This record gives sequence, structure tokens and C-alpha cells, in this order.
Amino acid sequence: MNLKDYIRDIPDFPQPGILFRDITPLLKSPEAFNYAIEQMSQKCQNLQVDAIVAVESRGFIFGAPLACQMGKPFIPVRKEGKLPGETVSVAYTLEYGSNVMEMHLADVNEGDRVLIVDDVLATGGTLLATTELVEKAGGQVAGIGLLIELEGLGGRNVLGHYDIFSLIQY
Ligand SMILES: O=P(O)(O)OC[C@H]1O[C@H](OP(=O)(O)OP(=O)(O)O)[C@H](O)[C@@H]1O
Ligand SMILES: Nc1ncnc2[nH]cnc12
Repeated sequence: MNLKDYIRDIPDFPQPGILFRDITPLLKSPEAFNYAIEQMSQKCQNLQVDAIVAVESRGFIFGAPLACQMGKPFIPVRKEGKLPGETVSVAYTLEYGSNVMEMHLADVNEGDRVLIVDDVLATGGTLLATTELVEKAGGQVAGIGLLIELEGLGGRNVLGHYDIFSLIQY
């Protein structure tokens, strides 16, 4: 199965100059979607993961089924103002904007090994901010799992020493 066949390129979305990698064709194929989750699960088998953290909203699409498949807790990172409990928060920039994200402080136990999941790594701003949230809450980043890595945008350099895997590279 070639997962790239299920990604659609949309030029100039959401802004002029951005080549948007659209995952919706993959989501419409149960075979491709299931294959992607299985591949992610296999790639993190040796990471000794205690919990999965994923970023609203496209990160949830991959993080939640992966957590179910691995039998691990799912912890949502949400955009500002959505989580009702005590949160840790961080401001960040991404390829086409800036934002604030939050996570419930009590969702991560001290020393937990957390796998962070998202659909796309572009500049790395979103994932770097997510690593900060996990570490502020007392967790350790066991690894970062992605469907797509946009290699030309240098996200991997921003994320330095973390263990990163991706299923599709451009
Ligand atoms: O590496 P970066 O430059 O930070 O970009 C990657 C992020 O951009 C997208 O999220 P977006 O904020 O567009 O939100 P969405 O998931 O709600 O569509 C994508 O889902 C990643 O989280
Ligand atoms: N080029 C891109 N395509 C899809 N999602 C993205 N998130 C950040 N950059 C992106």
C-alpha cells in the first residue's frame, strides 16, 4: 500500500504560497486509514509508551485510534479555552499562523513516557510547543509519530533530539 496515493495536493491553501497536503482522501479509505494506524503502532512498539498525546484537530484523527489500538490513555491537546480543568499552556507559530494550545496538567503523570502524534510536521512549531506542554506537566517525550513529514521545512531540526518517525515524506 502506497499511502502517498491517498494524499491530495492543494496549492495556495489556506494562504498563497502554501502547498497544502490534504489527508481527507486517506480518511475516506478504510483500508488506507487502518493501514496507517497499524504502521504507526508498529513503529512505536519499542518506545515503551505510557500515553498518547495528540494535537487538535487533525492530530486527534490519528492519535485516538492509535491509543485504542495500543491500549494506552489518550490525552488531548486543545486550542485555547476549550479544556475545563487546570491546564498548562504554550503559545506557538506554525507554517501559516500562530495560536495558543493547552493540556490538562493532571492528564500526564510524573515521569510518564508520552508519544506525541500529529498528521503533519511542517515547520515544527506545533510539535515543539507540544513537547513543552508534556515536559511542563512532568512527562517525558518518548517519541513523535507523524503521518506526513514536509522535509523541506526543517521541522526535524527544530525538534532536535527527539525520536521522530513519519510514514510519508515530501
Ligand atoms: O509544523 P507546523 O508548521 O507547526 O504545522 C503543523 C501543524 O499544522 C496543522 O495544524 P493546524 O493548526 O492547521 O490545525 P488543524 O489540525 O485544526 O487543521 C497540522 O495538523 C499540524 O498540527
Ligand atoms: N503544508 C501543509 N499541509 C497540510 N497541513 C499543514 N500544516 C502545516 N503545514 C501544512
